[in-house]
Amino acid sequence: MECSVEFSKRAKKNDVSLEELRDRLAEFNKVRGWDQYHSPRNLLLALVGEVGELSEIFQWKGEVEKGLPNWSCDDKEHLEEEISDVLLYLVQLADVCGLDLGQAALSKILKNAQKYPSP
Ligand SMILES: Nc1ccn([C@H]2C[C@H](O)[C@@H](COP(=O)(O)OP(=O)(O)OP(=O)(O)O)O2)c(=O)n1
Repeated sequence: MECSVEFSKRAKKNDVSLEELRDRLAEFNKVRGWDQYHSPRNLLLALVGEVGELSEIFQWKGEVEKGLPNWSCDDKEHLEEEISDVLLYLVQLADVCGLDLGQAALSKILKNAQKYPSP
């Protein structure tokens, strides 16, 4: 089935940095006066809630093939939305905690490589 949105191509159009997401979210929240609600704890709870919504998409589907070849366009679009919600709350959580998420994640990959050396 052809989806109106071509998922794989759209993803390659341009690279989106974590910094850009952080800045756009900060602006989005500022104009709405939402900073007052975005404490670390509230953002963590929102993140966990969105992880639950993401899990629901896979719930009862059984094992899913990589690339989701048998999923409908609607299901893929729903997945895009929920997986984005998880990322957007994670980016905001890191921001209000004063962390550089990109650098922290890179450092963690290096630590993982030391802990689990390649055979
Ligand atoms: N106080 C808020 C409320 C929303 N959002 C942003 C982050 C998420 O990307 C999205 C979450 O919005 P909803 O709470 O409306 O959740 P859903 O989009 O999942 O809608 P629904 O739960 O109805 O499926 O909006 C935010 O940053 N801060």
